[in-house]
Amino acid sequence: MSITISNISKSYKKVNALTDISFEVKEGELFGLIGPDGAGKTTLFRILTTLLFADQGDATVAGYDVVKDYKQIRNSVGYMPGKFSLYQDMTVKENLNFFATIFGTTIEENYELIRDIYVQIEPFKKRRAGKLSGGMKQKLALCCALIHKPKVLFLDEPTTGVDPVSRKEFWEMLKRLQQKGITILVSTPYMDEAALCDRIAFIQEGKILEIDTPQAIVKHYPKPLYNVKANNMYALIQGLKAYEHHYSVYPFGEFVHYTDKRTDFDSSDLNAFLESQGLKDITIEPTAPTIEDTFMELAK
Ligand SMILES: Nc1ncnc2c1ncn2[C@@H]1O[C@H](COP(=O)(O)OP(=O)(O)OP(=O)(O)O)[C@@H](O)[C@H]1O
Repeated sequence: MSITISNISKSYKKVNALTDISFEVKEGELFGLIGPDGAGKTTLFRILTTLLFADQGDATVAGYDVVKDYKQIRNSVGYMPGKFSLYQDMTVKENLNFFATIFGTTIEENYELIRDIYVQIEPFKKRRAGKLSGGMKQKLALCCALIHKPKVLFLDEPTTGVDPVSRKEFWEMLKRLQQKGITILVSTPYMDEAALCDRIAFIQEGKILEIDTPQAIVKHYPKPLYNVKANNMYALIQGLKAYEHHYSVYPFGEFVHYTDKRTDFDSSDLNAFLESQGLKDITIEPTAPTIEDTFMELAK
């Protein structure tokens, strides 16, 4: 195992940031920690990277204990914190050199590992980090986290605030790093990114709701799910919520996702009810649940 987490709890005065968290990440796995703001993701990252002590429980990273072996862990892991962590007044090249130096290495020594990513920011190597775009900052931060050839990479919300094209590129880079044998624990609030991980853990209010592969997680969705559409989205949501048999109702792109309390759901009855509410152009079609639907259901 690359990461083991056993019964970890942590509170900040009255806030229980993590409650009895346990899971393991296998060597070479791309593991996603998925949850909303305040779920406890950053707290867990800080414990695993030895920057914070847990109140209870044990954890190991790359075979080292996060309390006793903190020095070995700091040499074996790369950490890209959620907030931009680089020196804004230093250039791209200076930042990278700086991180290489503190780990007693050089850019040249580990160039192979960062080459794919570095070539994309190299044209801006004389630019100060503070003047880079969000996507470029993120690539530089990733290079800095990789410069000492870590065995395990911790990425805390690496794509928050990054445009969709750069997000896609970033995940392609993660897949390539994984192929080089690096274990990756990545957190994200974006459900579409969850589907790209080998396994995911849903986390909410400091508790793990479920851990599995993205494919298995969607199979656990408990009810038939429907895409409902009509001429007025707001009135449609109100109408569905007024229907006595509704179980869940929430907007999902151009549709409303709907589940019914009954096992013998009859779409013509719902259609007639919505028409009686003044809605027009109504369509009700079965649809496959996504990771987001499963999270919404578990988070209820
Ligand atoms: N230093 C602190 N003092 C008090 N409460 C804190 C502190 N750090 C975090 N918390 C609280 O602990 C809980 C978990 O926070 P954490 O930052 O770990 O969550 P997160 O999932 O990373 O969310 P975010 O993306 O918003 O950072 C939240 O309720 C947060 O307000």
